[in-house]
Amino acid sequence: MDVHVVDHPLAKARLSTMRDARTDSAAFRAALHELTVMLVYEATRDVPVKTERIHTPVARTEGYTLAKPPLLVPVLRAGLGMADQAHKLIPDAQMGFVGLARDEETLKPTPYLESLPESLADRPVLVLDPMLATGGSMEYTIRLLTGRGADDVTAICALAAPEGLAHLEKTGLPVRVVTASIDERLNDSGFIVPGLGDAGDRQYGAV
Ligand SMILES: O=P(O)(O)OC[C@H]1O[C@H](OP(=O)(O)OP(=O)(O)O)[C@H](O)[C@@H]1O
Ligand SMILES: O=c1cc[nH]c(=O)[nH]1
Ligand SMILES: [Mg+2]
Repeated sequence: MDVHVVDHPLAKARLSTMRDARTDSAAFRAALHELTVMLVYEATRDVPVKTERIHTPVARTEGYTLAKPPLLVPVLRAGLGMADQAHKLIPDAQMGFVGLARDEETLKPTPYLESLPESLADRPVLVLDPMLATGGSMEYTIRLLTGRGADDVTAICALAAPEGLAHLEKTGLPVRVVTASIDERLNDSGFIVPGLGDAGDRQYGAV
């Protein structure tokens, strides 16, 4: 499985703000917005473009647009904090939504929302979720997408645990991961260590 760590000083700085327990919700959301721009920028580095002749005020030249704008899929709640920034970078993108809440005891995802186009054949998909912990939520989401024909899926995560990456790899699903950090491990409660806590609660408050 292709895992790309965006190891840039500006990404590390935003992630550190998110990790810091003193960061309040507004500052956490702002840092996640800025980090999302960097992660999506890197994730789309090699996407195909189409060219057309355009005129500048001075001369004719080549203009570029994305050949296949991706479907953006934030995983609610926490992924909602990445959706607008990704959409600003790729205004032509369509957006689908998946809502999952991890059961605190079993650590399995409980689905509560699914709003996706019927067919995803020949469409790249960017899944937006700041946290890849056990990998159960990402696996669930990717299975929804591949069930609709997707075979080009990129998971964009602020943080990933080695256990979650190993789990995703074992599934054999067609996914590539772009993240700002592979952290040390999961703790007994399934939280990423050192991590940043609960990414949904830190943005929107505890439920
Ligand atoms: O890899 P996993 O072990 O499945 O954990 C990762 C999931 O946990 C978080 O969501 P959570 O269930 O806390 O929901 P929330 O976004 O509403 O807080 C996170 O945003 C992922 O979706
Ligand atoms: O550390 C973790 C693990 C799962 N979900 C979170 O929001 N944080
Ligand atoms: Mg949560």
